[in-house]
Amino acid sequence: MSVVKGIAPPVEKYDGSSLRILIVHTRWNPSVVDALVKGAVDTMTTEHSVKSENITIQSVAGSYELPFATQRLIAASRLQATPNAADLFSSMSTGEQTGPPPVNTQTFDAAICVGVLIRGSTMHFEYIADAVSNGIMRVGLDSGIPCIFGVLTCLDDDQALERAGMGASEKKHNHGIDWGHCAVELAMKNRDWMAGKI
Ligand SMILES: Nc1c(NC[C@H](O)[C@H](O)[C@H](O)CO)[nH]c(=O)[nH]c1=O
Ligand SMILES: CC(=O)[C@@H](O)COP(=O)(O)O
Repeated sequence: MSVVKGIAPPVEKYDGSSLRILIVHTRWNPSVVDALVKGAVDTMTTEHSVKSENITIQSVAGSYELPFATQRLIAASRLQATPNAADLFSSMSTGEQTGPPPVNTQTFDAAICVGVLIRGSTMHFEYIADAVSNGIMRVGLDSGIPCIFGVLTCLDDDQALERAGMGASEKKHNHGIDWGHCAVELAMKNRDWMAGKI
């Protein structure tokens, strides 16, 4: 068992009571995905005071759909949150700069994309894993909203179970816990950085 590998405990507990979190999860491999989502939700609500009502959970078919769904949900939430969105978008379309967009143009502070890829007998696994990891990264960088990579890329069922805190392995650990900590930390730091606290 490795004495090096693993993430250090979070440096602090945050007051996440005002955070709005998006979780997009797949319906592939549901028993493992559901455990990972529960780990993330329980960590955010019990360790960092995130309110359950401020956690939006949406599902898609598989991991390949995660980047698209996350990007669209972020865009849709901004549309809802932006007063006079039509005016904002019309000014954007005409190129007429009517000043910076309203401050509250995003309603999520972080997103967690949860899926479980289990390798089969073709190259499908490799193509999806590469596309999804790059896609989730791009959504985060393009939107400015932290998107946590919560996709297990496993060679067999046992690897998936172990990483969801399930099965017989003594090394089992629910990675959803880590993703919950990561989402809160980066959401809080992103807020501070955007407020000039560097
Ligand atoms: N084999 C797994 C998949 N495959 C489905 C794809 O993610 C996608 O939904 C399909 O290709 C349609 O676009 N998805 C997983 O999440 N996990 C798998 O093990
Ligand atoms: C991750 C996958 O897409 C994989 O489970 C599909 O299995 P196969 O490669 O045997 O079609």
